[in-house]
Amino acid sequence: MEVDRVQAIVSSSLAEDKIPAEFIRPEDERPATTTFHGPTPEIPIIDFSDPDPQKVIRLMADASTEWGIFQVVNHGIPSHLIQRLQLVGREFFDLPQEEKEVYAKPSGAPSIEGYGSKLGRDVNGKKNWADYLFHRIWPPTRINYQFWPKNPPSYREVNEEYAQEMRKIVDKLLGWLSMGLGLEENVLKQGAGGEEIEYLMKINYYPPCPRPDLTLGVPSHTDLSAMTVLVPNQVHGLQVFKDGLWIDAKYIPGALVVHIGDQIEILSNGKYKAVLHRTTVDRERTRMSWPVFLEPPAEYVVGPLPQLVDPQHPPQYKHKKFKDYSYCKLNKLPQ
Ligand SMILES: O=C(O)CCC(=O)C(=O)O
Ligand SMILES: [Fe+2]
Repeated sequence: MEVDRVQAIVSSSLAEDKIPAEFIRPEDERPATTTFHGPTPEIPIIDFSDPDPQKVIRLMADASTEWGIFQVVNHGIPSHLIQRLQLVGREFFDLPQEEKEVYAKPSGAPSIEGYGSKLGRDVNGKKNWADYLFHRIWPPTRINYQFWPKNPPSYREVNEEYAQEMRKIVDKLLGWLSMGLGLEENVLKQGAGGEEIEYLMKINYYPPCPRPDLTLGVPSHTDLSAMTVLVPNQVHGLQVFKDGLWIDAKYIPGALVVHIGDQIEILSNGKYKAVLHRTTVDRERTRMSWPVFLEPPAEYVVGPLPQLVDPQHPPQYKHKKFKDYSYCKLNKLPQ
């Protein structure tokens, strides 16, 4: 096998309390030394069943300004659909290794779709304690079904259903976030690509780790996307950076975790903040998460919305094609 999947490393050769050196983070990144334990404010929780839409809009805008992340409860996506999504994802990762490799991300391909273990080594050359599967789920013209597992057989149907639910909730979220900026409902969605917005499903698979104090599932980052809508399993691990501290996100069964990504930060001219976050792993249990990244099409130009720019509020960001922004970010070049 060309690449060592973390799942395969774990199931073969790990001693009781040892992990390979390439997973060991420097001291200043380790969860054991950097996680804040103590009373901290909690990530805002937004209740979509609240009868007062103006209040919901204000709470979402405040959360996006102060945190760049919030959790949504009573969002209307049927819980049995979320459970089925999680089941088919787990079933895929439970397949024999060679069956998963059929979907491996082609090496050297510019595309990010497929089964893989790392998007690229980061600056200090450390590996993530995670494997993943990545594929588009919307729009239909952009879907590459070769990256959708054929096994379990219901994988496709469940993901197609989930894509439809995502479209509804994303329209609602973007509409209200737009109104929270004092703009018409459709402005933010248009700014991020309108009907061309691409929905990318990622499944993160974080196997149990004998030394969760030394490593990270995903190191600290903001999402490249406009917005990310995620459901985790019950194993906690998401942390967000707030006022100089790394704090744990609370697991709320059935909630959607909404991350503001770079493109909304840019469109809002910095009013909404892309959240800095990372994930830790667990000693005994497998953590999984299902983020859906909402991305503008490659050629789409994103920049501060003209309605939010005036002499008192000069543009904080350049206008850029999404593909150029991604290229700079992934290659750690200045924007
Ligand atoms: O697993 C999580 O909760 C977050 C994963 C994440 O940040 C990512 O895949 O971009
Ligand atoms: Fe992320």
